Amino acid sequence: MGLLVKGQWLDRWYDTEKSHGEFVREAAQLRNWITADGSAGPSGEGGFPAEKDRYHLYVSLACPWAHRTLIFRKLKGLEDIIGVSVVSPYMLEHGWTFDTDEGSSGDALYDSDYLHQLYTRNRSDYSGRVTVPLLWDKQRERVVSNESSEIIRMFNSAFNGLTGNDDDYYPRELRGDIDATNGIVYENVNNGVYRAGFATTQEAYEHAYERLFSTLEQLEQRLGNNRYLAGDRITEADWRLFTTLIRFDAVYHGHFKCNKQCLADYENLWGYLRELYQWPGVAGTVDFYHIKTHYYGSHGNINPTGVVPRGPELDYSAPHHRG
Ligand SMILES: N[C@@H](CCC(=O)N[C@@H](CS)C(=O)NCC(=O)O)C(=O)O
Repeated sequence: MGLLVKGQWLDRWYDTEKSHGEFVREAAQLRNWITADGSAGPSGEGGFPAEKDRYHLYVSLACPWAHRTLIFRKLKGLEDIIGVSVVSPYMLEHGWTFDTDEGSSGDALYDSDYLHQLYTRNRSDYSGRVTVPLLWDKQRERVVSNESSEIIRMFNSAFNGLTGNDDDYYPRELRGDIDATNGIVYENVNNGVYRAGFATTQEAYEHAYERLFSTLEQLEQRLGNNRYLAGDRITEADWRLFTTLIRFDAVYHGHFKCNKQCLADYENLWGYLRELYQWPGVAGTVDFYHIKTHYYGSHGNINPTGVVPRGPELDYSAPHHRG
């Protein structure tokens, strides 16, 4: 675990001293957009038109942020258009690393050893954390984006002309509701589990824990009345929640001390999670080996032995009885 400082890799854990023990996630820095015609998107520069076999996605199968992008690649029929490289589940002294062990692919483009080499290939004096997902332009040999929330928006619409897939997970009429839900879910759930797990004071941990479980209780109620978060139509907001819920009982409950109750103890959230898991194509994006190995095997300060728990034994394929 570490970061780049002016292009040099430093092996360093998150610094929570300045923030009273609280984990603060660094904002993504590389924010260009692929658009249908190559015009500039909401941030960054233009010059990234939607084309087949031009872009490559670097992911970890363990990472909930990268997982969103894999789900959108699948749902939007982009598998033949955008290639993928999968890093090792172990994120140790060199950060995200390439190997070809179980379920990892190596770097298909440059055969790099470490992900930080892609960041410095893009910019030799880069400073910042080296995160997945990373979307790469093979033609210009540079990064398009390292922000998952924006990569899924690109995937949602930019390639429609090439795929003929017009499924829309961010429909105009629901955007206000989706954005508001994303804000609450990001803060208290997606990032909330990390704020609990990476807290280095009791107070910071308890604060994150309370907000996480009060938000899950609100979502539980909402899903008693609505099939999906924004009503009767599945949207981006659901996929963004899904990638945290699917990891909850396997890692966040134990490893991140989010243990007020299991996700499977919530009637509506548990049925909803199974429905999303069973959505065509989605189960194939979930890899519990990478998920458990990464968290329990990479955070030596939280789990020094690196022993990975066997359980829980849950059946995500059981009938969900929703709808
Ligand atoms: N804002 C980014 C966050 C991505 C992120 O933090 N990914 C984690 C993996 S779950 C990572 O690569 N962390 C490495 C680090 O912080 O050094 C996004 O959503 O794309």
